[in-house]
Amino acid sequence: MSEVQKIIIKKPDDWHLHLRDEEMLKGVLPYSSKDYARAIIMPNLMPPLKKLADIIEYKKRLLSAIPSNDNFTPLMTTYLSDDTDVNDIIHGYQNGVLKAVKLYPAHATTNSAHGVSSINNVLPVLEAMQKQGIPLLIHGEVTDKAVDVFDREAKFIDKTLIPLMKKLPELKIVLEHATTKEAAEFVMEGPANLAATVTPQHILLNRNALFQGGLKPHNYCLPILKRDVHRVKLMQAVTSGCDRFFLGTDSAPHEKNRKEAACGCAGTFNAPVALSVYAHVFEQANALDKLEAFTSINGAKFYQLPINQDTVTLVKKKYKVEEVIYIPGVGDIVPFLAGEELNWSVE
Ligand SMILES: NC(=O)N[C@@H](CC(=O)O)C(=O)O
Ligand SMILES: [Zn+2]
Ligand SMILES: [Zn+2]
Repeated sequence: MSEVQKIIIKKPDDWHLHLRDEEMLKGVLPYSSKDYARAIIMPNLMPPLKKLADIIEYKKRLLSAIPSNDNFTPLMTTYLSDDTDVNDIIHGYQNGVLKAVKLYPAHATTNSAHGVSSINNVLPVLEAMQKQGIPLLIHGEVTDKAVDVFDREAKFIDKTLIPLMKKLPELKIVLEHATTKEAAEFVMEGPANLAATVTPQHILLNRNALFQGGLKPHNYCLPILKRDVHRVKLMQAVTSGCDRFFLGTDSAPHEKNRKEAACGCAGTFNAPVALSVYAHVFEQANALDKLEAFTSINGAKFYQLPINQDTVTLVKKKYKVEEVIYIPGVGDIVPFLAGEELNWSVE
């Protein structure tokens, strides 16, 4: 069989994206609006987006940062905390402003200090969400310092997710940025109301990439990269035909100096390369025929949104990733796979 040189797919959506605010937002948003029709926007700003009024204002700033030739719809989320007002959420969902609610266990990741300290504190909110059909998006890692950082996702499934699903079996849940075989298997075998997003880095790399030839801060994100067995299992899951896995880049820009530091930030700015990387790994897995479902169909179905009519064309044409991207008012950002050659280009 001759090698595929070109694929045309329905325009993808990014179901997990950090766009930040102000100058950073203006600098990074065009990398997403170029390749994606819609994105679920994460609410972990400083301070976090908890009030409907603030989310409406933030959405306006997002809309005004979209280049005039791009068609891009930000889908807004709110940051769940111990003091969340359930009426605000229901109101926001019913009038179409909110698409989902994000749960960060307190201190699990970047800007999560105001997250939920115990699921029990938010159970009434989650019950109301179950009733309304509002999706709960989860950063699924336990925060117990005694738990090895590589085990925190698997532990979260046992200690928090399974009990939660027993209490609220109808709650729509997305396990964000799944990174382990435990997560892949749990979602694959799970019910129709449980899904997962998968990032490009977690299906391209294993944890060796953190240490290859020296410490590599630009491959540091949370949940942290895992052993290769996990990457392989995730790859099998996303190409298995299970329609509850979908694209979520978790593109999370941080300024270069804050990554290359004694205490470096977690997060990978992968928006400029994500589609190319997904195409590459699906090709490696002989599963290019499954790419479109993952990038452009499964997520829309889960969120009960229409499938995009526009298309994007991916061509097998090598290009070199920029070493650094300068963002006025912010400084340099090092994109994921900076300086490396990729095989697929977005036309
Ligand atoms: N993934 C990351 O490593 N970082 C994200 C937060 C998150 O998604 O957990 C960020 O906001 O920088
Ligand atoms: Zn996260
Ligand atoms: Zn994220």
